[in-house]
Amino acid sequence: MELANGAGCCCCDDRHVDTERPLDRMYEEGHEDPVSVITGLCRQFYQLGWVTGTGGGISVRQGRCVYMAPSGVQKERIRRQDIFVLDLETGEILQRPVSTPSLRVSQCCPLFYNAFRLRDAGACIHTHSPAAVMVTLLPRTQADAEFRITHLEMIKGIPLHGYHDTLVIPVIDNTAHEEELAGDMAKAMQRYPKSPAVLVRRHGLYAWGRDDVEAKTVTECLDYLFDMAVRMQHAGIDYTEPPVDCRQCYASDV
Ligand SMILES: CSCCC(=O)C(=O)COP(=O)(O)O
Ligand SMILES: [Zn+2]
Repeated sequence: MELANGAGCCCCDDRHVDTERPLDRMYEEGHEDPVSVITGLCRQFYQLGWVTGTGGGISVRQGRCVYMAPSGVQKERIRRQDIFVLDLETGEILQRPVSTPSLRVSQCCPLFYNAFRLRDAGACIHTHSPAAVMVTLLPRTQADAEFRITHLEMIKGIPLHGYHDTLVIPVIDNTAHEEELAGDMAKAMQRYPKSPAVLVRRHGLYAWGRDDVEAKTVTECLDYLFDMAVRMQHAGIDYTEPPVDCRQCYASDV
C-alpha cells in the first residue's frame, strides 16, 4: 500500500507501508519496518494477556511518520493494511486504511503522542496487563500515587537505573475515555523525568523507549517488577526498602 497521494513518506521519501512486504522482512538500516513491528508485537502481547479484548496497543515513530493501529479492533488480528500513518508535528492522518474506510485511529493516539513529543520516544506501548493494574491498587501505590520498588535485578533493564536505585513510576487516575488521560499523563511525565512509563489506575500502563526494542524491554522489565511487587506484598515482604543485609545500602551502619 502506498501513501494516500502515491508519494513517499514525509520523513524519508520512502513508502513505509507495503502490503506485499513479508512480515519478517528487515527494513532500512537494519530496522524492522514499523508496520511489521506493530502487527508482530500485538500478536506477542496478546499471548501475554497484555492487549486482550481490543485493549492496549503499540505505536511506532520513524522520523516524522507515526504508525498506529485502528481503534476497537482485536489487536492480535491487525493486518498490514489496517495501519494508520500520521504526521508527528501536525497529527494529520497521512494514510488511512483504504480497504476499510470505517476504521478510526486508536483512542490512545494523544497518549502515544505524549511519549513522542515530550520524550522523543521512537515507540510507545500500552498494556492492560493484570500485574500493571494490580500494582495500582496496592495500598502504598494508592496512598502515594506512585509505584516504588528497589533491589531487584530487573530494575537494571530500565534506562538510568541500577540495582540499588529505587524505581518510581507515577500513577494517574483513569477516565471514562482514553483520550482524556492525555493531560494528566503529560503532567506526570514532567514531574517524573526519570520515569519511562506512566501507570493508569484500574486500567494499565503506558511505557516508551527510544525505539521499539527499548520500549519492549522496558515494558517487559516493568511488568516483571509489577508482578514481583504483587507477590512480595502477598508474602509480607516490603519491596520498597533495601533488604536488611544489603552492605552497600547500610555501609555507614557497619
Ligand atoms: C476494552 S478496551 C477499551 C479501550 C482501551 O482502553 C484501549 O486501550 C484501546 O483503545 P483503542 O482505541 O486502541 O482500541
Ligand atoms: Zn487502554
